[in-house]
Amino acid sequence: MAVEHNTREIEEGVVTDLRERMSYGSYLGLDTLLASQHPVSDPEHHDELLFIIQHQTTELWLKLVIHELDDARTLLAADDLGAALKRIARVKHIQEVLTQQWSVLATLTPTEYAQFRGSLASASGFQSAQYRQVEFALGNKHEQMLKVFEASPAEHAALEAELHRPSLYDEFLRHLARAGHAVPTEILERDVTKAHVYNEALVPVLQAIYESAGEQTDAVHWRAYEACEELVDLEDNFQFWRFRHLRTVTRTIGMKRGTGGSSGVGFLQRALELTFFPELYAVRTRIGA
Ligand code: HEM
Ligand SMILES: N[C@@H](CC(=O)c1ccccc1NC=O)C(=O)O
Repeated sequence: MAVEHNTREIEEGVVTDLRERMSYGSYLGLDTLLASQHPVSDPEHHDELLFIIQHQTTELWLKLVIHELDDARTLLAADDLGAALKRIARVKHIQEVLTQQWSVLATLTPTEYAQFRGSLASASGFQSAQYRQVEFALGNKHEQMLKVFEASPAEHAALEAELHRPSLYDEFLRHLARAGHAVPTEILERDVTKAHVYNEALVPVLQAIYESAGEQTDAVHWRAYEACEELVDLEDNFQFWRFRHLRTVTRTIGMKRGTGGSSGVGFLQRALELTFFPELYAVRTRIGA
């Protein structure tokens, strides 16, 4: 039958009456999800749907990143490093998808984008609360960023709570201290509402973890070493995303100012100078030196 008609027969057991049962669409809330694309260009520009979906898929993945980073921090606070690393591994894969995804938006030419850019008015990715929450969770705290969210109380409250919460790095370093590593007290007691600033005294602590890793089979050290490398992957991946954003912006709007009011490319370029885990990079200069 299948070969003859090149059609697969639907098996008898397949559920087709879903009036009283949970279905794919109802479980996933697809009525809301798929009704949430509202192009504003008039007449509607063909490519605006791409622009909207690119952003919405990013926001969905960011929601999961936040969920995983929240739990990773809770697990670190409970000294369950192995489980925290599982969460971080998932975040790394999401970051890879998000970075790859830029190639879809890169099919939008500057001419096409210019045809509906005006309709976006002052809306900008700079106003993404979830993106800012991820930046905060990784330690790039910046209280003034909250101002952008004053018109949106729920987003503002979520970011304010995040501002006061220890970052992933804070929780990791606290965990290391509890595991017997000599993390400087000023780091453990730092004001977590501020961005983490490079601390020279932390480097030898990390160096000990890195240099002992090849020599001993102490499980705590191996896990700590693995965790350090996972954090470096996380930061690298974050920078790759920022870089792809910068390159996409450059090829799409050149040196135009951003709709959010910034200088555009120059402003995004300066984000590439930021670092979440500076000591994890500094330690590399010392190893074997
Ligand atoms: C053609 C596509 C895009 C262009 C031309 C563009 C342009 C810009 C510009 C110029 C800025 C600086 C702020 C401003 O003045 O507006 C910015 C910031 C930002 N954009 Fe985009 N963007 C694009 C796509 C995206 C996408 C798909 C996302 C994913 C959610 C995104 C997320 C962000 C974020 C999170 C910021 C803030 C970055 C930071 O604070 O360092 N952008 N974008
Ligand atoms: N800032 C962009 C506009 C933009 O990309 C955008 C507009 C509305 C919602 C999200 C956006 N994405 C990233 O900034 C621009 O200046 O063209």
